[in-house]
Amino acid sequence: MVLADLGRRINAAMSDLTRSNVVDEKALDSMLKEICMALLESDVNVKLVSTLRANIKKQINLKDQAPGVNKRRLVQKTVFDELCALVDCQSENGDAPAFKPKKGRSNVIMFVGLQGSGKTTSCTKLALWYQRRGFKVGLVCADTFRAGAFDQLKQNATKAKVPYYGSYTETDPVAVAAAGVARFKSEKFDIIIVDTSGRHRQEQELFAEMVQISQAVKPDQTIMVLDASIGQAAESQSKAFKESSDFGAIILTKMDGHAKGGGAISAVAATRTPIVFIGTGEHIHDLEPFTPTQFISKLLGMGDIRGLVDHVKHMNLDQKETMKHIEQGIFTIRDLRDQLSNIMKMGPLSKMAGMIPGMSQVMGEVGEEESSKRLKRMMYIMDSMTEKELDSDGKIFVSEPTRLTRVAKGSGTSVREVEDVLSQQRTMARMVKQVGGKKPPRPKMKRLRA
Ligand SMILES: Nc1nc2c(ncn2[C@@H]2O[C@H](COP(=O)(O)OP(=O)(O)OP(=O)(O)O)[C@@H](O)[C@H]2O)c(=O)[nH]1
Repeated sequence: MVLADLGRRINAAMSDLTRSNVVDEKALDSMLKEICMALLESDVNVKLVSTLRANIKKQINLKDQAPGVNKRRLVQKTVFDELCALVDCQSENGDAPAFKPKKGRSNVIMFVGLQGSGKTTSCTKLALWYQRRGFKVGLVCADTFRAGAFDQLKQNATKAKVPYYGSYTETDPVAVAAAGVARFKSEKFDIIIVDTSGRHRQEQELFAEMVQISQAVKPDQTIMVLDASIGQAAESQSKAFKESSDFGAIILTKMDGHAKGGGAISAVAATRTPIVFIGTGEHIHDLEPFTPTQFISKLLGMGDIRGLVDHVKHMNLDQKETMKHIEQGIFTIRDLRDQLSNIMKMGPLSKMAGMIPGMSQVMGEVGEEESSKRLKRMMYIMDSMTEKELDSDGKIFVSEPTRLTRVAKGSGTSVREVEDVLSQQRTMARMVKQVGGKKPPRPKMKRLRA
């Protein structure tokens, strides 16, 4: 069962209890049975589920409650707290403060994880996350084993506008890592993220390499990247890495879509290492800080207002140019592109909705995938236009219709779709002309005769 369904089922079980006439042991047991089944179907470890059940039962003694106590609320709160405890992977050294990079000194973050776990993608996501918060961030590619690894990091970094370092000729990953970190340190970067290899001829060689890189770059934080879709296997994988690279934090990727998630979360809990972020999609912005209470609130459709505010605050939505244009009554194709890209930057609608209390249930019914696909194709179309076309009002396509075919071909779409984008821009331009552009009429003054 995927996480969104898990949330819905737990919610339904709690609502059933809230609706029932009496809150007695029988109603409580039936709710617990349903919650436990849902957790097991999401791959949560059997032992953890039975502990959760026992803890809830122990805390809720319905018979001995004073008459004024709201039993329904008591049950809801206990279930909520126990679910939070389930995903709360406190660090082994208990009260150790969470890693917080400091500006004005170079903080090195080293990534480890098996191939395909989403390491390179997560490195870039994290770099962007910190960059948005005002840090000067650099990325180092220390994967010299996989041909194409540097190109992938380069491509991701360029997209995110993050400086990067790597080498096409140096084959020693330790040397590249050390050189990259030294370079960024000399340029006074605040955060230096080192991406490492995820595969080797022999697994032991990979772990030995992690030890050497770690000794060379002396990371302030080591993060292990784990693919959530591997379920319970996450435990053995993280234990193996723990021995070699002693990571202090985990990023769980692919928590979107069809990953059951519960398996990985409970397996990771066994390593007593906190999950710091979760990857929720392939998009560069699909990274969310992991906080047990916020995660459970969102899972249960209770929203995550703090997350939403933080998300919007750091979006860096670039509206200035378009606003200037609108004031002048102009709306070019570039304006349309910037607006669409702002919407896409905010993340999928369902993700945003998940942060608004009660909205995820409503959004669950509509076809998110289709609308986001359409939005992406519109962006491809505009990305295939020349600067001149982007800054035009679209008439250029009427006077030179061959441009339509060129753009359609370049974007892998059809002429019809290009025309649809132009029509969208025309509609917006008409609206803008109506609301903007018109300077407020000057008050007419009667000329007074002297
Ligand atoms: N759906 C989803 N896909 C993800 C996420 N994170 C990464 N991916 C995808 O997973 C695939 C592998 O990601 P990479 O970043 O190349 O993995 P890697 O661990 O660096 O792999 P190597 O370079 O081979 O070591 C890519 O197709 C990514 O787009 C995520 O949070 N959600």
